[in-house]
Order: sequence, then structure tokens, then C-alpha cells
Amino acid sequence: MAKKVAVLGAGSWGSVLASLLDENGSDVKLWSYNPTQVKELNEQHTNKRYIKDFTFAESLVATNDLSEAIDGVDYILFVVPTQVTRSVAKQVAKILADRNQTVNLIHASKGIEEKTYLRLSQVLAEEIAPSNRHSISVLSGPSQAEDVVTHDITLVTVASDNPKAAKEIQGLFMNNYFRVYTSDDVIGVETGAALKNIIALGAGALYGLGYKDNAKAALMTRGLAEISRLGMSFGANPLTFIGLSGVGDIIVTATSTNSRNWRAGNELGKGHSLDEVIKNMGMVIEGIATTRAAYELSKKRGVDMPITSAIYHVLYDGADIKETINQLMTREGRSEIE
Ligand SMILES: NC(=O)C1=CN([C@@H]2O[C@H](COP(=O)(O)OP(=O)(O)OC[C@H]3O[C@@H](n4cnc5c(N)ncnc54)[C@H](OP(=O)(O)O)[C@@H]3O)[C@@H](O)[C@H]2O)C=CC1
Ligand SMILES: O=C(CO)COP(=O)(O)O
Repeated sequence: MAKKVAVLGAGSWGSVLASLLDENGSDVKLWSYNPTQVKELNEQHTNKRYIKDFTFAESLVATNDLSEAIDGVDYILFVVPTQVTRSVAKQVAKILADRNQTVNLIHASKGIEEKTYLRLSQVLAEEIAPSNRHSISVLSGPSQAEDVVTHDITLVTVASDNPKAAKEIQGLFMNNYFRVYTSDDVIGVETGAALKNIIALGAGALYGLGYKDNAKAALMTRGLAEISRLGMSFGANPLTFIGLSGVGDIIVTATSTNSRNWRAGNELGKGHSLDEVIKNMGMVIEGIATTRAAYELSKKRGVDMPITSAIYHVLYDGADIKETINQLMTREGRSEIE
């Protein structure tokens, strides 16, 4: 029997994942808090602001009613921006508790919550009572929505606190263009996913400033080194960082001109202000908030993260980008592996 799935968040990634699940034969309800967007999805079968030039199948149904969206579902997939995941989870928690409903929770968002420094599986665990959930999983990897919707070959990982759920979720999403691996390293997968957006911002900025391929490779490699350091300080498996949600996602996000984080960095590199960049994007640029969260976290944990720190000072202290790069490059020499 078809599995029932609620997809919460109808931006670029939420709508494309909902479409993929619908294509795979699941019974999908796509929830958006925006009634105009729901009307567009149900009547025109488009989502123009987020996914251009694409018509969704008529079988994909959107709703503005959260209670209706999650009624009787086996899975709830959260794909809203990181910083609003808690508020959506609170609403979900209340509905599930009132109905005594138990579901499998998944999220596909990439960020660290500001102020609490929590990963999103931790946010879901805090908000949704254990009696209302069988499992918490994260789906992540190099997967630009714009490429998935055109069926580009895409490989991702599902990491879970429950191996049986990981296998089921693998089956739910897999098809001949979307291949899913399983993992038990939720910490590593979420940390890689969240922090690669910082590196993508930096890669865009280097491009905007006119730096070339050596600079890009340098940033991606040393960026991954500091992401791994932070992740390992929380107990992540170091091998996860050379997998899809680590190096894989850095490669795509720090090189794809579809990446919102890369595009934002590019605009900053060209001299535009942060406010201007945010206003013109019209979609979430996760790396901005996550840079601050990761910077503060690195200080609290005593983990050296020079690139994150440099990007933090550019974003939040008005530091000059060129001068910041010069400072990074002229730091005392050190060993590559420490
Ligand atoms: N886009 C991609 O290719 C990929 C994105 N991701 C991750 O998925 C997550 C979502 O990204 P993406 O889809 O790109 O983002 P978008 O900006 O395209 O979409 C986010 C959606 O969430 C909605 N939203 C904003 N605030 C709220 C709220 N308080 N309650 C409910 N809904 C809200 C937005 O509505 P509105 O705009 O009207 O405010 C919008 O529909 C991010 O964490 C991102 O890192 C992961 C892999 C690929
Ligand atoms: O995470 C992504 C691809 O794996 C999408 O990144 P952006 O949010 O920068 O577009």
C-alpha cells in the first residue's frame, strides 16, 4: 500500500521532494503556510517563484491546513528553513499529541539553529514527544533542487536513529535517478550539511572577487577540514565527511551557480551589501545564520575554524573581504593534518 507522507515547506526543495515522492507512488500532501502558493500549486501545478519552468503532476496535492496535511501519515518530512523548523515542529507536536498519532520524522533542511546551536534532529526531538514519533532521520547530500527536478543523477544519504526507518526511507525516495544510501551517523551528516553552506558563501565570494580554480579548491578542502574538526568534536564519524553529505555537498554547493549560498557569496564578492543580497534572493540563504551559529559554537568548544571565523567577520562585523583573505593567507604556517 502507498505510504502517506506530509511534506512541510513548499519552497524549492520541499516542492521537488514532494514531486519525487509522488512520482515514486507515495500518497503525498505538500503543506505551505502561504494560501496563494497552495492555490498556484493546485490550480496551475506550478511553483514559479521557487522552481522555474516546471509543471508538477496533477496528482501532487498542496494544502494550507497543517492538521489535514499530517492526518494519518506514516512520515512527516520537514523542509522549511532551519530557523523556523522549531516553530513548525511545535505546531505539529500539538496536533500529533491531541490525536495520539505516531509518525516517522524526517528533515531535509541544512543548518544549525541560532542561539541553541542545535542540529535539526535535536530540535525535532525537543519539540515532538517520544510517544508521537518512531524515528528521526535526515536526508542530505549534493542535491540542487533545480537538477533533481530535471532528473539529473543524484545521490544522497539518509541518516537515522533507527536503522529500520533508514531502510524504509531509502526505499521511499529511491528511483533510477535518485539513489539513497543509509547511515547511522546523524551528527556527521547534519554537521556536514549545515556547515557546507558557509563554504559555499566563501566560494561565491572568491568567484565574485575574481579568484580562480586554485582558490576554490583551497577553500573547499580547508573548509572541509574545519567542518570535520567541529563534527568530530561532537562524535561524528570522520569518514562521513568524505561522503555525500560532506565533500559531495561541498562540491555541488561551492560550484553550482544554482546554489543560493554560492550566489549570495558571489554578490557579496562583487561588492553588494548583505541586506541587498538577502532582499534580492527571495529564498533562504541558510549559510548566513549558520555562519554565526557555527562561529559561536567553535568559540564555545575551542575548535579552530579560521574560514568560518573570517566569513563571520565579513558578514557580521563589516570586515573588508580582501583584507580578511589577506589575513587568512598570512597566518603562521602550520601542519596540514593536526
Ligand atoms: N533548494 C535546494 O536545492 C536545497 C535546499 N535544501 C535545504 O532545504 C531547506 C529549505 O530550502 P529551500 O526549499 O531551498 O528554501 P526556499 O526559500 O526555496 O523555501 C522555503 C519555504 O519555506 C517557507 N517558509 C518560510 N518561513 C516559514 C514558516 N515560518 N513556516 C512555514 N513555512 C515557511 C517559505 O515561504 P516564503 O518564502 O513565502 O516565506 C518557502 O516556501 C533549507 O534548509 C535548504 O538548505 C537542501 C537541499 C537542496
Ligand atoms: O544544499 C543544497 C544542495 O545540496 C542547496 O544549496 P543552496 O541552498 O545553496 O541552494
